[in-house]
Amino acid sequence: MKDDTFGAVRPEHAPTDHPAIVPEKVGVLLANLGTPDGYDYWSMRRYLNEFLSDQRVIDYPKWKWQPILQTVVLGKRPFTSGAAYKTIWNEDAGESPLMTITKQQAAGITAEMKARFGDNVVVDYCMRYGNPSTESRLQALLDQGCRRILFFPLYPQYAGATTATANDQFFRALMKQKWQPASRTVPPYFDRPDYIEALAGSVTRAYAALDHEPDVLVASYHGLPKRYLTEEGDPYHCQCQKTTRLLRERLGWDKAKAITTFQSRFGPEEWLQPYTVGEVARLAESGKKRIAVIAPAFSADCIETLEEINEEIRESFEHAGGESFTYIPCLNDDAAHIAALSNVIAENLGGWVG
Ligand SMILES: C=CC1=C(C)c2cc3[nH]c(cc4nc(cc5[nH]c(cc1n2)c(C)c5CCC(=O)O)C(CCC(=O)O)=C4C)c(C)c3C=C
Ligand SMILES: [Fe+2]
Ligand SMILES: [Fe+2]
Repeated sequence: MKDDTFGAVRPEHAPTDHPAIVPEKVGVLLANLGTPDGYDYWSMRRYLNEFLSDQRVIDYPKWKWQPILQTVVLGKRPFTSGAAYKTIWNEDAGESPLMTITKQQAAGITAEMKARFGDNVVVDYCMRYGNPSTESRLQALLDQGCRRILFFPLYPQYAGATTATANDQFFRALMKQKWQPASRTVPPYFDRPDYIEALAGSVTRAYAALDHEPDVLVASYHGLPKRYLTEEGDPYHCQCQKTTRLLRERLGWDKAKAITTFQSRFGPEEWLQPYTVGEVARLAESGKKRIAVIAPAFSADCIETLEEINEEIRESFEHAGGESFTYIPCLNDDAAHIAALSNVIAENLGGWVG
């Protein structure tokens, strides 16, 4: 008998050139977008290059886009984005908030899976771009004997630029395996009552801490080129609208009290409208002087929420005469969020666990 770290066993009579047998487990691989290893020029450039070379994200033909990306975009953006990351960096841990929060979520979900299913389910996390790579964490799960793997892109609303490209990367990693595990991917969860309930809880808590209730809740989602919706059938826009509607209905509010907007426009094309940055200024000019902003498309706080919403978009509102701007943090490792994500996982493990 031979034992290794994960309990791999080769019985005495088994041929030594056969694969060792590890007790079978089920793996859950959480996936988020990815983040740079540092905010210096080269870390930023490596990360942005991988991200912005993905044709699921920017779908221009390579011959047209790559020369622009490698010169104009990557000549400048690593500096400007690096400066923005510096303002939010978790210096103690030496990593970005997205990484810190993803680790906390993985720890919370691990504890929840252990409580529900014992030691049979192994939870890990990976990133679509940068580290830890999807391929390396898939390999780690396989090494621990996971012969069934549930891949979970942590995006409530489906978009080709997020969910699909995360899945693509998982499938590419599977393509390299001789002995593939049985695999499933998790569908979007934008309309699940437990996710909506977790969002509603975070709004209620934030409002309870204020002296005056905000006039409007702005639900700001990451944007996409409008063409992805109107010409290519991406369902993201509709799923975002539905999340806001369900949240508003759960809170018992009328239509004017919660609106949907889109942020983070990139490049010259038209993106999904209305743009958050302009909409908050319009709200202030029309007398809505107190607003709160929530970002339901982000499962974890990141550069787009902590810097773009809480700094740039706040500034646009205040510059237009707004008086009170409340940023409501993402669900992160909030207990209701961990419970909702664990429910999603448990449902998608149906038939794989007792
Ligand atoms: C250029 C096109 C981009 C598309 C399309 C896009 C879609 C998209 N992105 C997220 C979630 C995140 N994006 C994040 C950062 C980020 N996004 C883009 C560009 C596009 N995103 C860039 C260039 C960057 C890097 C920062 C910058 O230079 O501005 C992040 C944060 C990562 C972090 O480290 O904090 C997230 C999360 C969604 C949900 C989405 C479409 C639905
Ligand atoms: Fe993005
Ligand atoms: Fe729509």
